[in-house]
Amino acid sequence: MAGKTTTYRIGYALAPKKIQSFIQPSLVNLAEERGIELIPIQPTKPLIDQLPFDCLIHKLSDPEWINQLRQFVSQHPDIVVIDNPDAIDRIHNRITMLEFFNELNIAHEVSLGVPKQVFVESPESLFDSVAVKGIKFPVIAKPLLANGTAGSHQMSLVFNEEGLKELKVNSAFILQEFVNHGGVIFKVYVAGQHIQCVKRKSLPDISDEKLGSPVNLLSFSQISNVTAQDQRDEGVSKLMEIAELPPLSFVNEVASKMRQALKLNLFNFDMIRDGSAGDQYLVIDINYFPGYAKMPSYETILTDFFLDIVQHKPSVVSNDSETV
Ligand SMILES: Nc1ncnc2c1ncn2[C@@H]1O[C@H](COP(=O)(O)OP(=O)(O)OP(=O)(O)O)[C@@H](O)[C@H]1O
Ligand SMILES: O=P(O)(O)O[C@H]1[C@H](O)[C@@H](O)[C@H](OP(=O)(O)O)[C@@H](OP(=O)(O)O)[C@H]1O
Ligand SMILES: [Mg+2]
Ligand SMILES: [Mg+2]
Repeated sequence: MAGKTTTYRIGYALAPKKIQSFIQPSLVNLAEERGIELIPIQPTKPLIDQLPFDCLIHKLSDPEWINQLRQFVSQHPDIVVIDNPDAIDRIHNRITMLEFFNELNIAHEVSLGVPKQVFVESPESLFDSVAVKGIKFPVIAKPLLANGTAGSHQMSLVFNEEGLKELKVNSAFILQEFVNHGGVIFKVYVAGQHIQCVKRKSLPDISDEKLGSPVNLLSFSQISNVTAQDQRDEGVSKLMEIAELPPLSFVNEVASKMRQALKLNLFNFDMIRDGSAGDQYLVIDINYFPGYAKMPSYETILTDFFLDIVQHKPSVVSNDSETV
């Protein structure tokens, strides 16, 4: 195309499925028009042989790759790596991902918290943990590790103690109190200073009647990751329609404070509105490098973010885990 000047190179190290969903022609073309070339990185080859690039974005879990990346980060502070592997590790654990919430200091009149949760090291220690911490049913059993495997999304909604006995788990997990929230979650996508909040299908509210039913436990996985087809279900679309998005100023404040606290640029978080507590929102999950292509105008938002990085905008959280 005449007049086109590609100046910056951004390397990406992603799994094939992620490349397919994220590196779409619409993103590649828009980025190129605005002076950015997106370059695939071969994770099995030395990174230094794949230079030059101005920035590297990544989401791969292979330990050898992570080692190589860690070394690269310490040896090439001039090249921006989005994001630091240590900061990403923190949100691969459902306890550490929510630990910093008390320090967030949200100034807004709308309040923010996290549901009560307990760590359970093994099924044998289960009953002690519940008794000691006094958690209330219903609860959701979530794998401790949120590392992108199918198993890490495998959850169980537990209605009572009998349900706990039926729980089939083979590694550490958490029990998190289930909070009625009108069947809709708010997914807030963050790409540096760019923030977008969307509504998604969630688990329906649980009435006292249902709590008294003979069902003790229900298993589920990736309930909010539904297709447009699923969202057309009449009951679901009604709930989605009536749910009001949280105030924009609140969403922006929470997202930018989380970004600073987590020292991450590319993530999303799931937030619910407590149905029994007025304007009380709870963060239930944080995901690294989520499915941005599901977000409206993802090409523009991600290209704006890439430009922020390569033009060294102060809004980007950098390699050394400090905001530059
Ligand atoms: N404490 C809670 N109270 C009510 N509903 C919840 C709670 N925690 C989770 N949920 C519901 O369960 C779903 C899955 O939980 P969570 O987001 O923790 O799992 P995940 O597998 O990490 O999700 P993702 O696909 O976003 O990574 C949420 O989207 C929401 O619908
Ligand atoms: O594959 P892992 O590392 O588990 O990460 C997933 C996240 O947990 C999900 O939150 C992403 O979906 P959303 O973008 O709808 O949150 C989901 O998006 P995707 O399925 O479109 O890639 C994944 O990023
Ligand atoms: Mg989630
Ligand atoms: Mg998650």
